Amino acid sequence: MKTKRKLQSDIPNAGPSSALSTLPVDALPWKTIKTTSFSGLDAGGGMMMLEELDDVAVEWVQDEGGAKKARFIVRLYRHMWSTADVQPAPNSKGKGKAKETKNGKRIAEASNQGIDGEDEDETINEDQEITGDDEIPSFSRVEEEDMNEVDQEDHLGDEAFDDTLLPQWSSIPLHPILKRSLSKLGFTKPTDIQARALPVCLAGRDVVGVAETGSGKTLAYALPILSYLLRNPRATTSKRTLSSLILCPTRELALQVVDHLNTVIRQTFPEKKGPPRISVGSVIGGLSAQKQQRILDRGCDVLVATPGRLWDLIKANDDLAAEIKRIRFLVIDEADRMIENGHFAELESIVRLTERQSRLSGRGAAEEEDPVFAATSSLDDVSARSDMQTFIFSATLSKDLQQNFKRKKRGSQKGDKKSSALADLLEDLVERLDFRDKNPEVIDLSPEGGVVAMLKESMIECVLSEKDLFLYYFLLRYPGRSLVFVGSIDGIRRLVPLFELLRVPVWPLHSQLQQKQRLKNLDRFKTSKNGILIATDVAARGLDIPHVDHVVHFNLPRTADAYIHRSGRTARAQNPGFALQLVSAEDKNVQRSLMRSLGRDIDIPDLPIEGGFLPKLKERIRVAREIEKAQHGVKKENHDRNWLREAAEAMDVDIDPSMLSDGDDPDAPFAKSQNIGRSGKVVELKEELNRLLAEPLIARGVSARYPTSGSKVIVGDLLSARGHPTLLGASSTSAYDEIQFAKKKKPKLSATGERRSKQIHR
Ligand SMILES: Nc1ncnc2c1ncn2[C@@H]1O[C@H](COP(=O)(O)OP(=O)(O)OP(=O)(O)O)[C@@H](O)[C@H]1O
Repeated sequence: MKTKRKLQSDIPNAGPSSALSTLPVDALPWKTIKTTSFSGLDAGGGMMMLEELDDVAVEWVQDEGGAKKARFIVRLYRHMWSTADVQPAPNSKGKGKAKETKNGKRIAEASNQGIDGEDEDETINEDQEITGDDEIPSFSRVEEEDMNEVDQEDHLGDEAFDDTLLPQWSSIPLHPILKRSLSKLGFTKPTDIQARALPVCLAGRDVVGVAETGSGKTLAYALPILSYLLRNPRATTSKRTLSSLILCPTRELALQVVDHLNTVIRQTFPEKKGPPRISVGSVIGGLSAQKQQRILDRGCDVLVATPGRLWDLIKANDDLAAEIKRIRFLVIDEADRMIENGHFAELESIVRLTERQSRLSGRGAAEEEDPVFAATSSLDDVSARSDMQTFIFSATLSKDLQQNFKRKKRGSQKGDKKSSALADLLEDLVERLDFRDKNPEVIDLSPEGGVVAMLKESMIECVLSEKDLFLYYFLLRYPGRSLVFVGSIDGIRRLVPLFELLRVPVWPLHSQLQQKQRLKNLDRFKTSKNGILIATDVAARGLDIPHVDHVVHFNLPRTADAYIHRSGRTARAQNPGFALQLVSAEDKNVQRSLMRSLGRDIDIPDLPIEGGFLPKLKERIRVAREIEKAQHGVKKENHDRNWLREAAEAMDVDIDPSMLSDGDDPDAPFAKSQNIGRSGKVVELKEELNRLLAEPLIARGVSARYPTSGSKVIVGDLLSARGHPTLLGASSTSAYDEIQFAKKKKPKLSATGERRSKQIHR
C-alpha cells in the first residue's frame, strides 16, 4: 500500500538542531486523513492512504560525504521539539523556510520547492524553547500531550441535544453528539431494525439481529458502541485501548464499515483538527500488514477486520491478543458469509480469545494441544471482560440457527435433513460464542420471500448463448448504475473485454484482482452514473453503493441467501430498485429451487423486450466476439511466454529473447494488451465494429429520416427530449416502472431476437 504524507507547519523556530532529540520517522505522530472516497485512491490510482503531520519543519543537513539529508523538526510537546532524520528520495526536493507569525514568532514551513534554497538555516530559530529534557519521549507520551489538548475541545457537543429536532429518536438514549450527527445526516427516524435493536444493545444486552438488506444494520450495532465510547472517554494518560472488534467477511465491507462509522463520528465537528474523539482502525487482507500493525501499535478504539489478516497479526503479537481478550464489544457482521468464505478457523480462534476463564478452564487438557491456546498461552493473566456484549447481524440467518443462538444447545437442531456442512459450522460458532447474556435478544425482521418491498424483480428467458445479447440490450435500454453478478471469474474475464469492445463502461470485481484494483474499480463504479460492475459474489454482501439502479443475475446464484444479498445491493434504505434474472433452459431447475427456498412460486414477470433493436445488437456482439476471440489468442500467447520467462528465471537458464514477449494480465483492459490489434484480421474486424457502433439504433416502425411519419411517430419525443438517449423510438421508461406493464404469462421464447420480438413487443 502506498501512503502519501503531507507536512503541515505551524511551529515556532525550533532552535539549535544539536539540542534536539531524534526519532525514527515512523514514530512521529502521523494522522490519517479522510479522503473523499472510502478507498482513498488518488487520481493516479496509487495512493491508499494520506497521512498528515502537523507542526513540522524540514531542515536539510549535509553528512560527511556531502549527501543531503532531510531532518524533520517536530513539536512533540507544547515546549518540546524532536527531529526525525530521513534520506531524501532520489530527485526529491524540499526546503525549510521561516516566516513571521502575527505574534511575532517565527514559523518554520516545510515545502518541496528545492533543496538548494538559500533559506535553509532559517528553519532553526534561536528563540526555541527547550525543556532541557534530553530523554526521547515515548509515543504514548506524545499522545498523552495530544490528548490533553484535544480533550478540552472534545467537550464540545456533549451538551444535551434538543429532542424536538429529532422526535423519532427521542426514546433512544444515544449520546447527544450522535443525535446531532444523525440530524446532520438527515436520518430523521430510526429504521425498523435500529428502533428494535438499539434500546436492547444500549441496555447492555447481547443481540442477534436479522433484517433485510439495506435496512441500516450497521448503525444498529455501531451506534451503541459509539455512544458507549463517548460516554466513557479513555483515560488521558494512556494510549487508546481497543474497546470494540467488528469482524466482516470481505475487505470491501470492512472498509465500508470504517467509512460509515467515521462519517457519523466526524459529522458533528467536521472542521475540528487533531485526533478524532473515537478512532476506527482496519485490518484487512490485501493491504500492507506493516502499516496495519503500525495503526494497531498507535492504538485505536474500534477495530474493523477480516478474520484471516487479523488472526495472522494476533499470532505475531501478544499485545494485540491481549487487547482483543479485553474488548467490550464483539460484532460479527454477516456471520453466515464469514463461514462460507472459509474463514471459520480464524473466526473461531478470534472468538475464543473473548471467552471467559470459567469456560476455558472447563475444557481441560485437550485445550493445551489447541493452536489458539498455543498462540495465546502467555496471556493467562489477562482475562476476558465479564461485561462484553456480542452483536451478531445479518440479512440471512436461518430460523433454526436463530433458535440455537437463544438456546445455545449444541446440536439441538442438528440432524435436520436440511442442515448442511455450513449450517453445522455456524452452529459450532454459536457454541463457541461466550454470550454474557443468558438469553440473547433475537430480533428477526427478515421480510417474507426474502427480498425487500421496494425491489421489483423481472426476468428474461433466453437461450444460453444469447445471454450476452440480452444483457447488452438491457444495459443500453435502461441506462443506470448496474451491478451484474456472474457465476465465475472466467465468465467475468470473457464479458468485460466483450463489453469494453462494445464501449459499455464496465469494470470487473472478483477475488483474483489485486486489492488495489478491486477498490479502484469499486470507486469508479460508485462515481459513474451509468457504470457497470461485473462481479462475482465478492460484491454480494453488505456493500452499500449509493443508487445502484439494477442488479442483474447473469447467472443465477445457487442459494437463496446469495440471491437475497445480491439483489439487496439495490433497493436500499427505502429506495426503489430493480433485479433482473437472465434465465436459460439450463437455469430453470436452479430458479425453481431458489424460489422454493424463498417460499415463492416462479411468479416473476417477464421484462418486455423491444425486439426491433435486437438484430443490430446481435450483429455488434457477433463482431465483438470475433475480435475478442482473435485477441484472446494473442493474450494467451503472451501469457504462455510470460510463464516461460518465469520458469526460465526459476531454473536459472537463458532463453532466446525471440521466444519471449511482455507478459499479460488476464484482467488488463484489452486496449492495453500487448501485441493486440496487430493482426490484419483484428484491424478489419475493429473497423467493422466501429461502423456498426456508429449506426443508429432505431425501433421497428420508426423512420429516422421522416420522424413525422412511419408506424411509430417520434417527432414528439424528439421535440420534448422525452425519447431514449440511444435507442431511437424507445421510451425512456425505467426498468422499475416498465414491469408494471409486463404480462405475467409469457410466450415461449425462441433463440432469434426477430421472432421473439414479435411475441413480446408491447
Ligand atoms: N436511520 C436511517 N435513516 C436513513 N438512512 C439510514 C438510516 N440508517 C442507515 N441509513 C443508510 O441506509 C443505508 C444502508 O445501511 P446499511 O449498509 O447499514 O444496511 P445493511 O442493513 O447493513 O445492509 P446489508 O444487509 O446489505 O449489509 C446506508 O447508506 C445508511 O447510511
